[in-house]
Amino acid sequence: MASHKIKIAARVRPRLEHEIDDEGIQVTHTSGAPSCISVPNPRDVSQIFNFPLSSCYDQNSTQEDIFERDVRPLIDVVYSGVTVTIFAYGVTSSGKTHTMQGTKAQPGVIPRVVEAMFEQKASLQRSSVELSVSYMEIYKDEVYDLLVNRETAPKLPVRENDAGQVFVANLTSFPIKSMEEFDRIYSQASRHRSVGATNLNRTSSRSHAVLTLEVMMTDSTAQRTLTGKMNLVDLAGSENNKLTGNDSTRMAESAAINKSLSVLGQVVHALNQGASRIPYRNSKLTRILQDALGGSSVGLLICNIAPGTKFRQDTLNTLNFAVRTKNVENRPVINERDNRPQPKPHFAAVQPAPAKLAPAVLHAIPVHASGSSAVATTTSNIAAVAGPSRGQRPSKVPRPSAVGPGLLPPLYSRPSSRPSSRPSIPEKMEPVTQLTDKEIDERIARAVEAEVARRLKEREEQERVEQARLQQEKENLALQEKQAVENVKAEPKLPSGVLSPLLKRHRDLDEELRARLAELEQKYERGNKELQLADVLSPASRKKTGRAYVALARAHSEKGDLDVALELYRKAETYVPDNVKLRERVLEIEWAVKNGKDFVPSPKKQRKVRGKKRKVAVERICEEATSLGQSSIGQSSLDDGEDGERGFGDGEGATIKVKEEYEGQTTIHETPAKRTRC
Ligand SMILES: Nc1ncnc2c1ncn2[C@@H]1O[C@H](COP(=O)(O)OP(=O)(O)OP(=O)(O)O)[C@@H](O)[C@H]1O
Repeated sequence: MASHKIKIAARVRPRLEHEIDDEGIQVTHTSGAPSCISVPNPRDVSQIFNFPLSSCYDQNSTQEDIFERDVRPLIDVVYSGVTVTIFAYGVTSSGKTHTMQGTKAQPGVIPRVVEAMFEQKASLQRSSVELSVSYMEIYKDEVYDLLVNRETAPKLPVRENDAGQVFVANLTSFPIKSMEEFDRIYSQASRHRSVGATNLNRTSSRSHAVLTLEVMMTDSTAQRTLTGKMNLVDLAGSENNKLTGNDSTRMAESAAINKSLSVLGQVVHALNQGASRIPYRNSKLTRILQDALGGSSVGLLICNIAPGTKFRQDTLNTLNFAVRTKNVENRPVINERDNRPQPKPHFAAVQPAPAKLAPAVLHAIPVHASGSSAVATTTSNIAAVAGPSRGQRPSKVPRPSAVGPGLLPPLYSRPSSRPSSRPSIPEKMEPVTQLTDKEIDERIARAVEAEVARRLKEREEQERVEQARLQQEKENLALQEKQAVENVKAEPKLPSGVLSPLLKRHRDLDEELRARLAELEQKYERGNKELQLADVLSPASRKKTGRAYVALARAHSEKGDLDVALELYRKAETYVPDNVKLRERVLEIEWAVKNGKDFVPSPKKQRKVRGKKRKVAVERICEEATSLGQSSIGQSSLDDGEDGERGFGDGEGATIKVKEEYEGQTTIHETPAKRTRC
């Protein structure tokens, strides 16, 4: 499919009264070359920027010049069923409204287009042609209908139909039969447009205005309808608030205007970059102009330029935008509808249907647009709304909903992204067009019968399985009950009085066990305390404490007080848990206590006491001894010479002083601390 680049025209308006113009902006026409507009750099006037554009109009150009050269050729394009969008772009006060709307004396593009369309209509013999008009403005990023009372006009939503076409919902469209009728409607609607006075323009447009002329051509012989549209867009001008002297209201308007124009620039930039995402949705303006920018319409951009020196930078901005826009490619489509009666599609025989069935068949017909651009051919059924049509898009900008060009089969429509509620058909089924109504009805009857039979069988099978399951459950329950009864019967009965002694013994055991547990708990608690204490002592202190306990235990065992001795040995064990000899001693005494035997400790070996004496944990051990309730004991000597390997101590000839209290008497035991013998 042929692509169409947006055509760019630039028009310099005449100097206004009190405007300083250095005549720096020049338009040159050279035969055989594109016309060119030259603008001096505002920071260095010796530097000139040249912008070659296909159409450049100087200050002396007329409304007629522009219309005849660039606009009239597009009337044919509209009448071929294509959407055309012409938009005027430029800084505020650059002459956009003058170019598009003009005055009574100098009518602009809009009235001239309407006139030309009526002329074209009159020239068409075979077709019935209907013209209609709609008019809206985008004010502060909201859409308003200009054909209704502006005071009560609601904000209109911008929507997208199933075919991916953007449109303004609930926008009024008036049929127009004559130029006079249009003038009446248009002049009234123009009064509704938001206009305000700024320092730069007494009648500055505060909104973007979009006037759409739709022409619907029905050829009854060929049984087809072509729908062409002409969107005429008068953009609000970008504003420099320093120059406009805007108040707060104007500032808010200005911000909305500048933002939407900025998005327009971003859209153009993204299109030129071939970006995967084009930010159309970032403003209502670009959303509505989506079809004109990288879409399926033919476009003409008229860049209006103000000659005043104060606008020089804006002029450069406008022309830079023009240069970028001229690279944007559209793929225009013809909007045609086939009115021939179509075989009624049957739900059981059609391919998965689109969300909305087209009321007519769509065909691809080659069309040659007049003017500079050849219009490619494709088909689309376009909703009769003010929004631009959308069809095949430029390959540079991939979009998921693009419709394939030209070669569409009959009954083709854009596949819906929504899941179809219609039943799918078997592949082997013949196309509906080859079946008579009777055949289709027979097929349906057969299919329904088969389906009913299948469902009945399925239900019967389900019921059978359910009944079998219930029966099985019932049987299982009965079996369980029977077994329970038999178990009760089988239990042996004891003669009376047999259980009494057993129960008594059980109670005795219980008490014994409880006492034993209490004792164990006590021991555990004590042991725990000892362990905690042993944990915080240094290894040397642990040994010394252990040795002191051993000495004390030995003294008690010699006295025959084995219980206390055992307790003290056990304490000693918590400080020196790895001492094997100590462990043996504990076991020996435990055995003696348990069996009521005497314990004879091994004879102690006397050692030389040398070096200074050490005092180890005496106070604490005394407390222990007191708490154990032992009697006063005399000096206890400890034998460390029996087995150096198995004994413990630090090898020095230290002594341990142990103070004990019993029945008011205090006794101090002094024992050698080195290699304490257990
Ligand atoms: N080609 C022209 N010949 C004579 N006067 C012109 C021409 N173009 C613009 N003017 C005058 O310049 C002034 C500003 O023009 P216009 O209102 O069309 O600018 P604009 O770009 O639409 O401004 P805004 O963006 O603020 O609406 C108007 O008084 C208009 O009549």
